Amino acid sequence: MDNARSIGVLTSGGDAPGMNAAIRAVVRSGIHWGFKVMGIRKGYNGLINGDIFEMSLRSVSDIVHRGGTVLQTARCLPFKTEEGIQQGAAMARVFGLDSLVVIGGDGSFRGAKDLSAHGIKVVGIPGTIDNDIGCSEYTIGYDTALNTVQDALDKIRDTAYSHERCSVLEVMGRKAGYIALNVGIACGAEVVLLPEKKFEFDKDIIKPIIEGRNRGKKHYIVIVAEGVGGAIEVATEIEKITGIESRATILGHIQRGGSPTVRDRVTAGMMGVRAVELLKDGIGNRVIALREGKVVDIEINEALEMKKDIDDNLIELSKILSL
Ligand SMILES: Nc1ncnc2c1ncn2[C@@H]1O[C@H](COP(=O)(O)OP(=O)(O)O)[C@@H](O)[C@H]1O
Ligand SMILES: O=P(O)(O)OC[C@H]1O[C@](O)(COP(=O)(O)O)[C@@H](O)[C@@H]1O
Ligand SMILES: [Mg+2]
Repeated sequence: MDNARSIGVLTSGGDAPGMNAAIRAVVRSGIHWGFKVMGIRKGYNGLINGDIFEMSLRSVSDIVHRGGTVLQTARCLPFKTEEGIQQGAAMARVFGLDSLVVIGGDGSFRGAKDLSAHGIKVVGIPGTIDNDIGCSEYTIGYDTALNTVQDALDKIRDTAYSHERCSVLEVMGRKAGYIALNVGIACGAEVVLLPEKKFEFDKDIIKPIIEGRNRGKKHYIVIVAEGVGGAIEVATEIEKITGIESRATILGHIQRGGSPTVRDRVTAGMMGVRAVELLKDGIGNRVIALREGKVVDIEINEALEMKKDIDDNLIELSKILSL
């Protein structure tokens, strides 16, 4: 085994269900392999401030089923500067941390990469509800968020049906439309607006609604991804043009909370253990990813360069299924 004996673990960026399961996996596998595991509170803020404490096997009891992150999280602006990175690296040395597991999104991995230039072995674990990490087919939290949105939209459908309305739902995802598209398919949305695809209001929103009405539909669901935005304006415009009573809902932070699904817990477990195994073998500066359904690891610079596209076949499928 390499002489890296202390692992730091932190969560950064938006919280995501399953982050706790990932923390638990890092702590338990780390201790299993003989490491001292140090928890860092509130993302890179805690690293800079030295808000760091030793974690035990029991400190991660009773968290596998909880949403949020027991380590708490933050968006740490100073960490985007070289000065902030140097402060973080200096504090890591104070606590004897030569390796760090960062559970977060693409932004968090950029911070980790900068830290690696100061001799700290970093490993990233993808944790964000947005599923927007280019190197990985899947990010921890995405499945739970999908199920939360599905549940909310099923409820909205009940009232849209009863009033014969058009319901417009805005869902999270930052610049990515994965949540919007997949929930659109799962819940039978007539229209899904994605930031990845240009659309025309008349052709891509009004026409499918009117054609649907002519085929006998009595209520309609339109999903607007956060990266498109403007759900309230979209609803107002639909009502004005079609005369169909329309209501907008912006789902908000309910999408980030809740008990993680089986998929998120199991993925978090596998990724957390893989991260520690790498460090045990003296390997750092990697991002854990899911590719072709398997947990793999990728060099961090390469990982940050990778892009993934929204699946055009799924977009086509969503249109056919909502005929
Ligand atoms: N380019 C960057 N360089 C260094 N650190 C960064 C960079 N981008 C983001 N970070 C750090 O990671 C944190 C989380 O990033 P953010 O993009 O908000 O979330 P996520 O990691 O979930 O995508 C930021 O607040 C900052 O501390
Ligand atoms: O916590 P805030 O500032 O409301 O951030 C909202 C953003 O965070 C997310 O919920 C998660 O994004 P990250 O995982 O990149 O932090 C996005 O979907 C949304 O755009
Ligand atoms: Mg992100």
